Formats: sequence, C-alpha cells, structure tokens
Amino acid sequence: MQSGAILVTGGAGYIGSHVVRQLLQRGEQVVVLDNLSTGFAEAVQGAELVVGDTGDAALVDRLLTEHAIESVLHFAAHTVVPESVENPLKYYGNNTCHTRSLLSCCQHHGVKHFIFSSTAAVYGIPDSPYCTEDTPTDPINAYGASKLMSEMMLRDLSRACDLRHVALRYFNVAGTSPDGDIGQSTPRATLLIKVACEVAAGRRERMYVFGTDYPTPDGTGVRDYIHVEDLADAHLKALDYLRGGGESVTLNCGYGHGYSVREVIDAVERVAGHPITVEATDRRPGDPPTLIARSDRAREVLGWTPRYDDLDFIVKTSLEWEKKLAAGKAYGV
Ligand SMILES: NC(=O)c1ccc[n+]([C@@H]2O[C@H](COP(=O)([O-])OP(=O)(O)OC[C@H]3O[C@@H](n4cnc5c(N)ncnc54)[C@H](O)[C@@H]3O)[C@@H](O)[C@H]2O)c1
Ligand SMILES: O=c1ccn([C@@H]2O[C@H](COP(=O)(O)OP(=O)(O)O[C@H]3O[C@H](CO)[C@H](O)[C@H](O)[C@H]3O)[C@@H](O)[C@H]2O)c(=O)[nH]1
Repeated sequence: MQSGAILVTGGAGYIGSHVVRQLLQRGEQVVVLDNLSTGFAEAVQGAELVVGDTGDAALVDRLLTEHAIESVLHFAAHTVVPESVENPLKYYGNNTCHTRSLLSCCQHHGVKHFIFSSTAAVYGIPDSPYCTEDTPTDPINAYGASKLMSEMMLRDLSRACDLRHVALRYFNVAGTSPDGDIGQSTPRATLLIKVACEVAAGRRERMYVFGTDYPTPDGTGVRDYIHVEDLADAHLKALDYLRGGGESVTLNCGYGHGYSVREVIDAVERVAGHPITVEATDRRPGDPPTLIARSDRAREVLGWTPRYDDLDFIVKTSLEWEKKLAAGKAYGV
C-alpha cells in the first residue's frame, strides 16, 4: 500500500533505521530528519537524509510542504534512562518540547497520520509484572515522563483536529537486521543485550548484573525482549492501519513473555561459544523486577504477527553486529 511521502524523525538511529529500510523495501517514499546526535548517515543509505533538528520549526515546515508529507513517524529522542535522571531538562527539552513543536507543524500542515515511539517506561514500577495498555502509567524517571507527556499531547491533539495517531509502547528492543548491514551503534548504550554482546565480542572487559535479590525465579530482573525487525514491522502495520482509517490507539509492543538477566547472559555465552566476565552488583535504582507486555491489542488491531520471538536469534544478530564493530567493519563506535 503506498500513498504520500513519509517523514521519519530519528530515522538514522537504531530502531528508526530498521523501519526506514522496511519502508524503502516496500517502495515507500521516505524523508529522514535526523540531527545525527546518536544516529549515523550510513544507516539510511538509499533514503533522503536531511540533517537537522525536530525543534527547528522552519526546517520542519519546509519539509512538510516540499514533500507533501501526510504521515510522520517520530523516533527522534534522547533515550538513556540514567542520563534522564541526572539531566531531566535535556529530556523534557528534546523529547517533550521538540515533540510539541513538531506536532504544531503537523497540525498547521494537516498531517494525517502520526506514529510515536513510546516506551514501557511510562508504566514505572507496575503492581503486576504484566502490563496491558490500561495498566496505570506512573513513570519514575524523566525519560518515561517526557514520553508520557508526548502521548498526552498526541491524545489531545488527535481529539482537536484530523490527525490520527498510533503510540507504540516498546518493551526491550534488541537484535539487529539479520543481514548485518545496519545495527545498534547507539553511543553510551546501557541496554543489557548490547552490553553483554560487547563483552562477548571483546569490546568491553566485563559486565555487571544489577541485583540478584529480586522476587523472580533466579533473583535477576525479567524483561520482554523484542527483535527490532518485528518492532519495525509493527510500524508499517500501524501506518497501514492509519491509512485505512483506523482510530487513534496506544499499543504495547512486546512478545508477552520474559527472560531474566541470567537467562540472557546464558544465551550470549551459548551463542558466542565461550563464557564472558560477569560480576554481580547492587540493584540499579528504578529498575522494576519484572516487566512483560500484554500485546494482544497490537496483534488484534494491527494484525501484527512477530517472526523472531527467539532469544538466541536476537542475541546472534546483536553479537554479529558487535563483532563487525570490533573488526572496524561497521559504522559506529
Ligand atoms: N531502544 C529501546 O529499547 C527503546 C525502547 C523504548 C522506546 N524507544 C524509543 O525509540 C526511539 C528510537 O530509539 P533508538 O534506540 O533507536 O535510539 P537512537 O539514539 O539510536 O535513535 C534516536 C535518533 O534520533 C536522533 N535525534 C535525537 N534527537 C533529535 C532531534 N532533536 N532532531 C533530530 N534527530 C534527533 C538521533 O540522532 C538518533 O538517530 C526513541 O524515541 C526511544 O525513546 C527505544
Ligand atoms: O549492564 C546491565 C544492563 C542491564 N541489566 C539489567 O537488565 C535488565 C534490562 O535492562 P536494560 O537497561 O536493557 O533495559 P530497561 O528494562 O532498563 O529499559 C529499557 O526498556 C524500557 C522499557 O521497558 C525503556 O524503553 C528504556 O528506554 C530501555 O532502556 C534490567 O533488569 C537491568 O537491571 C544488567 O543487569 N546489567
């Protein structure tokens, strides 16, 4: 299905670049707006890349006009949770204020469809390990709060004008494109699978398990890890849904089951074929014991069927990317 050009903010980043590639593969016309603060031009070869900021309203206005944009996919954000605790205004500035500016431009230009990268961090520390979209939102860090505020703006704007949106609440995104052309090179990444694969590829000496006394089967934190290509597919399905007249909706994106930190490390060692250096340390502040998506709504509403629900496959693709980085054969640091 094709109609109208698509603006992808943050398209040169980890998740955005996987979505851009799927869009291009099905013949969509894509314009990427990215300031390359954590993204890479090499990640969007084949797409039109405009290096600039989502907060630059004059630039966004020009792009929306010149490319007759009717759909926006908004990935651009700062994403490092601990940094958001130390420097909250950086997060409210980029993730909330710039989203407000972008939405204002979208309203002015009559953009019809908006797909927003939200996060399971909006749930904070939920009472139940399983989150539906109706689980109360109560973020415990500025990153989650900055995203929830954007969700609220979108909800209210969608009620006030013709723009319709899908807010996708990603759980723990991991893995890279199986062909190894693009991957996760986000600087200062703190995410478990990336960190563990950095150790396995010799790019980092050791890693730490943050807490071994959680009320989980092996005492370590449990998360719902979703392969980035399945997540990317959910975006294409969300676009089709909006183009088909679908109402605004918020959807969890996860597989519906979790793995502990220990299980993830076991998988990394199994796939790598050798042990990695791991030390146990204290809990990381603000980490819930368990966070698992109920994602039935995404499956029903979008007709989304994940293809890569396999921890070893997720780890394998991540590890291959880290090995390419270690060999100086991939973009990034
Ligand atoms: N990685 C995860 O596990 C995860 C989980 C939940 C939600 N998300 C969300 O998904 C989105 C993408 O995350 P990612 O992991 O790909 O991170 P990333 O850092 O790789 O991508 C973000 C991209 O946005 C760009 N960018 C940032 N601010 C910008 C601005 N003001 N103007 C233009 N470009 C800007 C960066 O250069 C980068 O290319 C983010 O909105 C993030 O909050 C990610
Ligand atoms: O070096 C590490 C890194 C992580 N962990 C543990 O591994 C689990 C996963 O941690 P990640 O940092 O990989 O991911 P989070 O669950 O903290 O958060 C991620 O997923 C959230 C949604 O659940 C948000 O979207 C957020 O943006 C993103 O960082 C947690 O139990 C954490 O304590 C370790 O033990 N050692």
